[in-house]
Amino acid sequence: MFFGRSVEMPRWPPDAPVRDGESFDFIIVGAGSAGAVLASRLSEVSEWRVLLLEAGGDPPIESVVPGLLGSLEHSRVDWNYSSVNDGWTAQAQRRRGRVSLPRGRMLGGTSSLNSMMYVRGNPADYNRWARKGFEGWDWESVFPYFLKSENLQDENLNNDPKYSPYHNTKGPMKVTVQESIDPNVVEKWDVLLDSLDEIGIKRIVDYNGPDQFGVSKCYFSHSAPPGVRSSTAQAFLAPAADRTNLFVLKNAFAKRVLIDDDREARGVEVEVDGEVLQFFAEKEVIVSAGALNNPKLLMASGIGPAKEVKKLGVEVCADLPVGYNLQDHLLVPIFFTGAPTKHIDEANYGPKVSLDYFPFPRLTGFFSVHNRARPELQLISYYFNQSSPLLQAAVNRSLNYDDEVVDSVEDESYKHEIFMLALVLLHPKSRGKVTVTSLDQAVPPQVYLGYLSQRDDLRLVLAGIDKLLQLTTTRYFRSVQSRLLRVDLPDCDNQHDYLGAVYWECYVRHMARSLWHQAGTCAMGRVLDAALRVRGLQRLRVVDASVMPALPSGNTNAPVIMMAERMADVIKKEYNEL
Ligand SMILES: Cc1cc2nc3c(=O)[nH]c(=O)nc-3n(C[C@H](O)[C@H](O)[C@H](O)COP(=O)(O)OP(=O)(O)OC[C@H]3O[C@@H](n4cnc5c(N)ncnc54)[C@H](O)[C@@H]3O)c2cc1C
Repeated sequence: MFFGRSVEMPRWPPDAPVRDGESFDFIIVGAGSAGAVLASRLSEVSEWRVLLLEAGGDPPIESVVPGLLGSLEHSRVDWNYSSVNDGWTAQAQRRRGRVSLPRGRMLGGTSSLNSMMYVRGNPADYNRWARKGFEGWDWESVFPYFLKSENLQDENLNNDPKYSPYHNTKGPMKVTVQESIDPNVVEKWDVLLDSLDEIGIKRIVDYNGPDQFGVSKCYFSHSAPPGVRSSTAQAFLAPAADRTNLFVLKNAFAKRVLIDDDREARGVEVEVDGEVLQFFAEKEVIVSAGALNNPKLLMASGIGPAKEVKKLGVEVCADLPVGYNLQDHLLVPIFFTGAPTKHIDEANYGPKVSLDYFPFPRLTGFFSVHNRARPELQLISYYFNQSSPLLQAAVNRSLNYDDEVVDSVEDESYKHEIFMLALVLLHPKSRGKVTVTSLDQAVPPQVYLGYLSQRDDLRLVLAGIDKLLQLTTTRYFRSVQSRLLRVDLPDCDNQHDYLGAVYWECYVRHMARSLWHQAGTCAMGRVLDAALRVRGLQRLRVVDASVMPALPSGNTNAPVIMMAERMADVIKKEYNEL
């Protein structure tokens, strides 16, 4: 029993009794969103022996119970990375300019730690990939793989002929719509959806359905109550725990891919409990260590920008731009005041929150300020009752703003409810970079996010803010005399006219931070071919968020899972197993 709720932990696969020097058909590095799916799908072929190497261990209860996710960041199951201060953006972060970049270090990887929003992106995103020459990644080809993993547990959508063709009820990954046990939250969701509709951001039902433009309640990758996170560990590995051809080695840090003189990947060198072991792959090595960790593993194997690889004391095997092209969805919130509200569940002396759901009441949706055919901006809106302790958790702990920002928002929250509207730039032109300074396991990569280095990105966020400011003219917001909450940003407040153009630019730069969707550091085209094989080498693929040539219009977990689902079939076909 946990907080009055019984929790059935999934039965994770046991640590495999593998021996140094042992051979397998496939070796997969990283049991994250991509790696766990690949391991599960490839081991469906009973003749194939599949070794899955993971630097972390089993997910803890905080990962399994949706309402507890707040304690995962900065814990032992987080790689605990952060960005390099560029002196220009993210200056209102608690560690000035350094954006916290959590990454899951456990079975399921970041799918075991993330915020569970289930978003596929826009068909146009994938059609653009295909138009760039990446065959097989157009919407028509990828849509069945989104469906393959999905198990939608929403009666309304499943029984509605308008939406049901866009969903599946038979896949392993459970998806549900967020509910709340607080009647005020339910009412305010409605109010906000109507208010956004009034300013032209449509109220819709399902952003993964026929039309992605508009805002709706949020869909999450966890089960209906009792809520259990559908990480890839829970959805894909736990059901495969008894397979005798799937070998999962936990707490195993892959140091390098072993590449022979014919430029063929032969195996992986791994550190387990301080001991260095080697495993060999008869067919392929697949790297799924994620956008921030892949560069170290590949450069240690001689794959990367020649100059940088040599600096690490490694012989160059393939001179490729690994680590470049880093893309991320940056987020900028603005806050509006609302009405005074009752907020405390007096019986329990706490906010009315169910552990079965993502804890922060949230809506999400997509829009374009330039009438484009695909969305330019995502809106993630949070609602907080007056004095809600969840506000502190969101603004301080999750978004990591400094004390001045947190205090100014919190002070207002003692007087009335707060609407936080976070804008997300979906298709940044700016690029960052991941640099590797040491091959030591304990030395983190240097992450240069490169936010807003292209002026167009700044302009688009400002245009989005302009649109959202119209909210104060809508019926509900007017009725409660809502106003934009003045966030305490001394750098901007002291130098510029409040709410003038220069002030807003300063605001956006300071408040910009990550929605945690780093991608593109081993992108198709630059580093890989369309079948995700490393250029110039044999028997080595990369499959995870790092391979995306450009970010999709939305959160990245479902797209990564789709990519792994599709690649499993591509590989099976190549070896005549499909
Ligand atoms: C806080 C947060 C919230 C997010 N919220 C959402 C959300 O709500 N919805 C959404 O769609 N997306 C969300 N995302 C993004 C999404 O979860 C990621 O894009 C996705 O999980 C990335 O998958 P991946 O396979 O590329 O990497 P990962 O899932 O990170 O997998 C990499 C795996 O490799 C392991 N590994 C790394 N290096 C080594 C090594 N050398 N040896 C062995 N193992 C290694 C890691 O431990 C990890 O298990 C969020 C991300 C974060 C950080």
